[in-house]
Amino acid sequence: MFRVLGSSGGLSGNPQKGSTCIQLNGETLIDAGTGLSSLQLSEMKAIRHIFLTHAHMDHIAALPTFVSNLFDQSRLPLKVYGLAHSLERLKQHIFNNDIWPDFTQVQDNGTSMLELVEIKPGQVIEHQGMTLTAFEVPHAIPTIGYAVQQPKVSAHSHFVFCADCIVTDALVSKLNELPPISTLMVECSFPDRLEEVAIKTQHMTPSLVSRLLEQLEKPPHSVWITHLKPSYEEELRDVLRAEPWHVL
Ligand SMILES: Nc1ncnc2c1ncn2[C@@H]1O[C@@H]2COP(=O)(O)O[C@H]2[C@H]1O
Repeated sequence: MFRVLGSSGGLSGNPQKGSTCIQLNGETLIDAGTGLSSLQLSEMKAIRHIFLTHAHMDHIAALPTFVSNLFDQSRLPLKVYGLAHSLERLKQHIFNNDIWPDFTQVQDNGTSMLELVEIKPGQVIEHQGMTLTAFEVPHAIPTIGYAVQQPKVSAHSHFVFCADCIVTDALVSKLNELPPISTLMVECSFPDRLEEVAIKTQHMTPSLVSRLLEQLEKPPHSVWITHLKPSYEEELRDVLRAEPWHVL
């Protein structure tokens, strides 16, 4: 149903392990971290839609060079969807004709290479046979997760990606409002001994992930752990081995 192209919470030192990028179908990604570079060039050229969770660098790092890869294609613009905060930051700090060309500008051929499309928390988007529900998650900057249902693939497929987040009552309530989850992808950036840093930076530790899962009324069929910070990856994997979770 989906393909994880990148799951690291940073620069992992392993070319096979880029930062956050999830492929939903041949044309659609969630986030554009360095994991995007694991696609073949022909696969990249097929991508037309990217749904962003937030504007932190490990989730957008590959976007500028990826857009310029599409330069020789005068087809429809690449659509990048995200919160107003994320899109404004992209325009202001990246696609500003300084750090990188403003590919949202209409070119001589009357098309632009990049279209920024605002989505709001709670918005439900029907997209190529999938239903994506954007939901607010607590993080250091405005961030959304996505609940993705693909009834054509399976009536029971319900993939929920919580993005970068920390456990709060609001997040638990949001997840409990959703239909039963087949795969829950949740981050775990720091070990328990660094809970203070995790709270400060609004990220999860193994204990905080457990706290979240304990409060879910309908346990997900499977739990996938993502976004391990490279400096703590080995330590985290040792601890997470004891849990019935799939660690990316
Ligand atoms: N006070 C801090 N102490 C340690 N690391 C930090 C601090 N603030 C930000 N960071 C790091 O900066 C990163 C920015 O992206 P992330 O939120 O994924 O994860 C964050 C942390 O890894």
